[in-house]
Amino acid sequence: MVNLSTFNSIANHIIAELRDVQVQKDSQRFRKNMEKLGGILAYEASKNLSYQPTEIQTPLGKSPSAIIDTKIVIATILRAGVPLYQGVLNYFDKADSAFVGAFRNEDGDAEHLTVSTHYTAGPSIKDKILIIADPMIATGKSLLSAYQAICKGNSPKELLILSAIASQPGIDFLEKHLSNFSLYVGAVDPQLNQHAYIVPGLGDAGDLAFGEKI
Ligand SMILES: O=P(O)(O)OC[C@H]1O[C@H](OP(=O)(O)OP(=O)(O)O)[C@H](O)[C@@H]1O
Ligand SMILES: O=c1cc[nH]c(=O)[nH]1
Repeated sequence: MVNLSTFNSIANHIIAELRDVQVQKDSQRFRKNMEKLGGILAYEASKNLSYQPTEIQTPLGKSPSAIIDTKIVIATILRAGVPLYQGVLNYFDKADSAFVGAFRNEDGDAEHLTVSTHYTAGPSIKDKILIIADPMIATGKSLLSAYQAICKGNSPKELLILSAIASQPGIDFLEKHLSNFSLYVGAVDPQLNQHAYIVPGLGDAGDLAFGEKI
């Protein structure tokens, strides 16, 4: 796991703004900060991908270079995931995309929370790197449902999960249900409240980016 909060960088400043109730009043700033964090997480993840050596012709000569050698699919969960996804896509701009519409039925605590996925659209992930960009991993159930909806019983070559804030119980849940993945996260928070929200977290990422849902 790469946890950005364990070392100094501008990412910590961005995460502090994302959490701040005063700064959160500006939804454009919230979306932009989430997009910036997506770029930083994408850059961190890019360090562990495999690259093919190549030679590039510049106007003045040939330069030994390296390019990513595997097809990437970036997936996100509507609607809260859109700004983080955009930040990841800005870096992996040749990737294909997959979208899942997921709804948390928030009548109970983390154990009883269920997730409905109504809409999935995306390419095959077979032999590809699948990046799932989801800003909040609370119970982890939305992410697992999205993964299953996207993969349709197949497995990607590699699974990378990029998230702004993950709860420790959510990470434990994913480790139990997904066999192999790499996690890149802005921060890890210790717990969930009785409505399965991350504490201290930042609140409802979808509402903060796009307005309170009814
Ligand atoms: O780990 P979980 O307990 O499943 O919760 C995490 C989910 O919550 C957020 O979406 P949210 O349901 O708030 O999305 P929305 O506001 O876009 O509907 C986030 O984008 C995750 O997909
Ligand atoms: O803390 C949480 C949990 C789910 N969804 C959010 O946006 N925040």
